[in-house]
Amino acid sequence: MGTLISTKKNQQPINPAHSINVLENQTDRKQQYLVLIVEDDEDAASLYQAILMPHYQNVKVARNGCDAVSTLMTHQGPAAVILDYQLPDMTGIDVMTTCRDLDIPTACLIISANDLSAENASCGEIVRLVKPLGCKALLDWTGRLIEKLHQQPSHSASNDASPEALLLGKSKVMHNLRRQIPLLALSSAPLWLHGESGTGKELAARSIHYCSSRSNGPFIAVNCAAFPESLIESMLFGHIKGAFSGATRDQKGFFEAADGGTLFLDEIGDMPLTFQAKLLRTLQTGTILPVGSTKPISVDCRIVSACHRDLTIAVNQGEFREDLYYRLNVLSIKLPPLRERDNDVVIIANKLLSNITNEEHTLPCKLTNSAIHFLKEHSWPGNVRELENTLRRAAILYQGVELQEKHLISDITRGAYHLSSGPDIMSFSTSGKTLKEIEKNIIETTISEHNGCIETAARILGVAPSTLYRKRKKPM
Ligand SMILES: Nc1ncnc2c1ncn2[C@@H]1O[C@H](COP(=O)(O)OP(=O)(O)OP(=O)(O)O)[C@@H](O)[C@H]1O
Repeated sequence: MGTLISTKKNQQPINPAHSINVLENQTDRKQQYLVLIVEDDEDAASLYQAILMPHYQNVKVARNGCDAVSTLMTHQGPAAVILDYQLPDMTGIDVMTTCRDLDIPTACLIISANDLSAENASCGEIVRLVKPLGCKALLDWTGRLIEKLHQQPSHSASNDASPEALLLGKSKVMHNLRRQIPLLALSSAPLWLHGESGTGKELAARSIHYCSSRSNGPFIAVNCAAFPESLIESMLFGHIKGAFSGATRDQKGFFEAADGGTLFLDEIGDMPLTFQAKLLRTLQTGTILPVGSTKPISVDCRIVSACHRDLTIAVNQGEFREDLYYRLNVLSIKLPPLRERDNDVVIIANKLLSNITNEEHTLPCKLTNSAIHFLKEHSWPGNVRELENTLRRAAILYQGVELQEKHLISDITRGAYHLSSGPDIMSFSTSGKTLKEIEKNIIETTISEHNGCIETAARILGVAPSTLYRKRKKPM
């Protein structure tokens, strides 16, 4: 038995044998994280793999962006990702942004021989390095990414996925919603979640999954708006080797990855019409057809879908198939907007604030009366997500112990009052322009009016940030 050493007064005594175990466990855990090399140059990829394999237990290679995203989605755990900037089907930044939009826990590094300091890589790091990387540089950078992953608090967060633990709030509507969740979990029929952006649709989907008999299977959330039209079929159904240039091996899609579990299709209203017919067929037959294949594969996953806008409008405008809408909408629940949930905003804010100060390692802080007054008065058009972002921003920038109203006011919370003034579309001429050009102009004007902040622009235009990323990428 190891000696017990007491270091400081009031501290728990430390057992050295135990602390060695903890250290060993941490080292083991670090070695087990997925390290994904995304590189289309075969020689460079093999070299990196050979260097990393003696140090990490799970090293994989993806040869293009589509492969990389599928690998990360199906892995379902934290991953250190080393990306080449220029990939055959997209850029490293596209992969990084997609991972962020899909909430895949990653630490990313993009390597480029060119100076890309002007690129916006808010969710990772871009370094200027000459390829192929040497042994020391590769190990150092990978070590840094792994350390970053290890510091991310979400991986050590509690596993309690009960409706009570996930969906906070004491209002009657939330109480009713939590009561319905175990009942909805008894069925495998398609479930439709509707409600404004940020009301907790994905959280509700997760909670239903964990209450169901599928809870030991995977829960896969896919943001349909995050993929270009040309990739969505292969991302969802997978593809076979040689199906298109860059398809160097068979690749499973999200349907197969979710087999035995739940597939959450978010922002389904953004799914291209051409693909909607194929999705309808899958719902009717329970099979998928990977791109390039003629052999249908049976899949067993519960489909939960959601969209922040009213899909009946899209159906009336011919943008969404009516038959698919009814197939997806067998069961449905509505997530109410935060402003209709009595005093929940304060209850949720207190809980979120304590999580945020833990995650950000800032001083524990509490809400003053002026802050509570602001929380109750604000209309929260971005719902709980806006509340969470507002509190995180305040906790990081303020670093004090008492949050007041002034700390909560920002471009985003102010955005609600700006709605009526919105982007000044009359300041540019629309004559002779196509609808697409006018839309692009509105998007770019709103983004530049808000100092390049895509989240704020998305909030003001009433769409998800991923929709703006996608629309900006689309050629005219
Ligand atoms: N009742 C709640 N209690 C605690 N946190 C919540 C609640 N509802 C939502 N959240 C948090 O708010 C954020 C947004 O939730 P979620 O992604 O589930 O919303 P959504 O409706 O799916 O949004 P979108 O339509 O934009 O995809 C998440 O961080 C989630 O954890």
